Amino acid sequence: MIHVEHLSKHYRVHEREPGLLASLRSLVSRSYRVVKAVDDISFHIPAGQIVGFLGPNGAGKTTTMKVLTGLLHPTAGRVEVAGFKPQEHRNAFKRRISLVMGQKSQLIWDVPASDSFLVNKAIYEIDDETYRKSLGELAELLELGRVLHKPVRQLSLGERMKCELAASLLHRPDILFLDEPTIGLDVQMQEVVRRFILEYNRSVGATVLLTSHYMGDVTALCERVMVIGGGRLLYDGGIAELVDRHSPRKRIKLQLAEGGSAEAIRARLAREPAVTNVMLDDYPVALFEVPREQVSAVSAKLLADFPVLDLTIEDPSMETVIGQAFAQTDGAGALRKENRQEERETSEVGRE
Ligand SMILES: Nc1ncnc2c1ncn2[C@@H]1O[C@H](COP(=O)(O)OP(=O)(O)OP(=O)(O)O)[C@@H](O)[C@H]1O
Repeated sequence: MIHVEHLSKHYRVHEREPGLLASLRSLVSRSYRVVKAVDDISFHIPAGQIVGFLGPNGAGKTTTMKVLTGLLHPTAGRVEVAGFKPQEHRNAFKRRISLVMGQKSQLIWDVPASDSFLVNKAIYEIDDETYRKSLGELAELLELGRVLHKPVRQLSLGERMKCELAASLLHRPDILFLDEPTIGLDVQMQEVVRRFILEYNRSVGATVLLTSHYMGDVTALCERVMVIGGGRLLYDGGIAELVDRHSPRKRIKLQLAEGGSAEAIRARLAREPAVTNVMLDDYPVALFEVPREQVSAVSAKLLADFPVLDLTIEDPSMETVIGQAFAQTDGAGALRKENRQEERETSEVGRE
């Protein structure tokens, strides 16, 4: 459904020293720097898959999405989405896709969202029957109700985000690019938006590429993640494999019965060479890390030696895993791809 081969997008940025003299000098001689926002990435996303697109600020996620939706021309490489070249801006292509940016609003501020919906109805040439049906379904799924008829400026962030989603999906696109769709929302509203994305994915069979800084979004929605850093694709594969590869240790939490002492458990843990990062600040809760393969052996020994009320074994947070993925990547941004497909010749299609 989405095919990207050796995509690069470089920006040419005008550079100028501070000060009046430098301003005057820049009128006659300008110097430029090239920013490699996206630097030779390749991936394929089959129809119906939800893929998380992760990376730190400035990694190149939004730039990639803009190229995939035709807002930017690639500098180099080949991009095909639903059989279309996005940069050709075909109407048939626009009807298949939607780009939702959590940080940008497409709704008109002073009028109700329902009025903005009518604008989209006209832009996408949605017939009355389809519009009524689509709006009815989206309003029900997102519990829009009276929210639709209030001026957008009076809506809470969560209410506005729900209206943004509805406005973007009225034309029933089957390829969604969601750039931080839950940004700034409270935990409950994040959950509503996640449920909605899953529901839409299932009912329409939609393909979804999603960026988010909230790992809850990624773990709830995506079986596959792509990690990008410095414009390079660093990882493409399953979440579980990412965790295995970049975080080979598990965290064990022991709730001990009252009566013992922190020193006793500290001394006992010190006899286990595999145990690291021991924390006893909240004793009788003891926290420590163990290599994955030794979790059951170490747990069994501790259960035999101490009166344990509860034992939990946790994977590290996704934030920790992603942080480690970056730390373990060589400076050139080595491509670590689980499902790398055969590379093909690419042609230069870009223009700056
Ligand atoms: N129009 C532009 N002109 C010059 N440089 C740009 C432009 N847009 C983006 N960049 C640069 O390209 C790089 C990638 O930016 P991009 O917005 O794609 O990152 P991102 O991964 O989406 O980051 P974030 O998580 O902060 O949204 C950054 O270094 C950014 O400063």
